[in-house]
Amino acid sequence: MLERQEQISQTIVTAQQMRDIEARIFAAGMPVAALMEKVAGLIFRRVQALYPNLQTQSVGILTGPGHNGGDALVVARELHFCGYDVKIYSSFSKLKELTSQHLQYAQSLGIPCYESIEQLSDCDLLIDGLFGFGLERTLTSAIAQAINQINSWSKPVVSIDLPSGLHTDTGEVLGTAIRATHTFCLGLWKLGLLQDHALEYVGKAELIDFDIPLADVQAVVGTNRIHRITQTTALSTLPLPRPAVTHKYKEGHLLLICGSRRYSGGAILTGLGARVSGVGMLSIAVPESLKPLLVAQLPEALIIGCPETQTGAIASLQLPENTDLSSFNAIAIGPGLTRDATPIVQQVLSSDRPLILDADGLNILAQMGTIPTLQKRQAVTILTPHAGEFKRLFPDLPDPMKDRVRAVREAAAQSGAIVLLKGARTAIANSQNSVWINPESTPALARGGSGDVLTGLLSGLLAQAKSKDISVEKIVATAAWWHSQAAILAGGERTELGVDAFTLTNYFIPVLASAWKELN
Ligand SMILES: NC(=O)C1=CN([C@@H]2O[C@H](COP(=O)(O)OP(=O)(O)OC[C@H]3O[C@@H](n4cnc5c(N)ncnc54)[C@H](O)[C@@H]3O)[C@@H](O)[C@H]2O)[C@H](O)CC1
Ligand SMILES: [K+]
Repeated sequence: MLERQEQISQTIVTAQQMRDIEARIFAAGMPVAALMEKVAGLIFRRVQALYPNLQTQSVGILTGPGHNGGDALVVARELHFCGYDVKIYSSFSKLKELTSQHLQYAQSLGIPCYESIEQLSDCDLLIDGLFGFGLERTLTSAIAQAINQINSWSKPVVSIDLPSGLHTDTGEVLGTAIRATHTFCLGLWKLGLLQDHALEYVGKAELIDFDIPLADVQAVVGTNRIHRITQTTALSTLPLPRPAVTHKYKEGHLLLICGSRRYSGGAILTGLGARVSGVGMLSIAVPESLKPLLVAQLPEALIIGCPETQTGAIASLQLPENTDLSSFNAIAIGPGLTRDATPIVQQVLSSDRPLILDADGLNILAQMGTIPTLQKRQAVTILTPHAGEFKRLFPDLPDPMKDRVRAVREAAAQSGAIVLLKGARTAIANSQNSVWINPESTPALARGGSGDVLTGLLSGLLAQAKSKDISVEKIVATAAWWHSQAAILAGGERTELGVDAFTLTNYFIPVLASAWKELN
């Protein structure tokens, strides 16, 4: 059983789930005011730690009508008692009772309170307590203008729970939103903070744990859990364990079907990704004309030269004698394939092999009709689309750009496949409504070939999963984590412009080795 902190850090909740968890805590007897004091006290101490020399500076407290505002007012009071120069902005007439009491007390202490945001323009730090997970609708023009004004000042802003203006679940900007320097997420990670389009508003996010009992989390979240992929998750899988006595075929046999005369590089990068996974045997089927290229790059792999179409795509799978698709523990198809290899995609889709489809494999599947085609398959199927491929695969589903988690969940439920929707915060779903989000990545990955490497890595791990009794979902989540962590390490050494796909493949083992050393 994971220790508490790890379970908390792996949990992601919606606004409704947070409300339900809070309701349980209050129903159990915790007074709301006491919780607010506890939470705001934790926020106050983090602000002091992050901004130690604030004594000489002034702090602007942005307060909203709800308990987010209440939290901020408690912080204001404590900063004031510590001698900080504090100013309050409050422009709402109807406040929740507790918030109103805190405002009244702050004013009784002589803390200046202003209705106009201009009065805080000389503050050195702003604390955003306008809205938290209670934000329900697009912001009115008055508050929206104030937020735009604040953003124009480009001052450090610490947002409580969420940057005000972000939708708690979708991360959507409801009119406008605070661009935070730091976001202190309260209690449990809110889903909206892990949606791609929220990232430019969230700044550096951290969780402020205020001892929510795990029983309350479990009671509300139960099996409908959204998992945040952590290093602990990944390192419980990597490096894949090996028995003392083993041989190369026991460590997985992977078949990659990729490449064309037009796109030969994709086949190499996919092969290099597979190499990193540690898979025991790697076979790569490419058009005959690419064979020398692949042999040069991957001497350890069995390169299968296949007959080509006029356009240089794979015309048919020429597997070695006594070999057929059932000889492989997993098959990946797609990178660099072009759409002229449709018959090959149809062939592997009708096999019983665990299958990963990427790139043109996805485009061909989309043309065949994703859902009816996949519903015929019993074996494990993993799709690794980016947003554009996702829209082609699932044209009738919600727009992945609006709510990625909802989109990927519905895609997995309707297709029966595991869907990995690539992005700044890659989201993974299986057909049993479980979701995993990779909370950390880097724009360094936004370049051709990164996806090919992921396909190779993922399929290489998948080929080993069964013999090591590791769940497919864990393999997929771990591959996403490893891929982004390697890119983060590479970007740290070479800047975000220095992580081409080939270079990326050199950082998987170092990042794993250092994480592993840190853990042991
Ligand atoms: N368990 C926790 O996470 C804790 C949460 N706390 C803090 O409380 C807020 C949630 O408080 P709540 O009062 O529910 O809502 P907000 O403070 O987020 O404010 C919403 C408030 O404003 C009204 N409102 C909604 N949309 C709009 C709008 N577009 N324009 C104007 N007003 C709007 C709505 O009616 C609400 O009253 C949470 O984020 C934490 O900061 C606890 O204090 C500690 C534990
Ligand atoms: K906020």
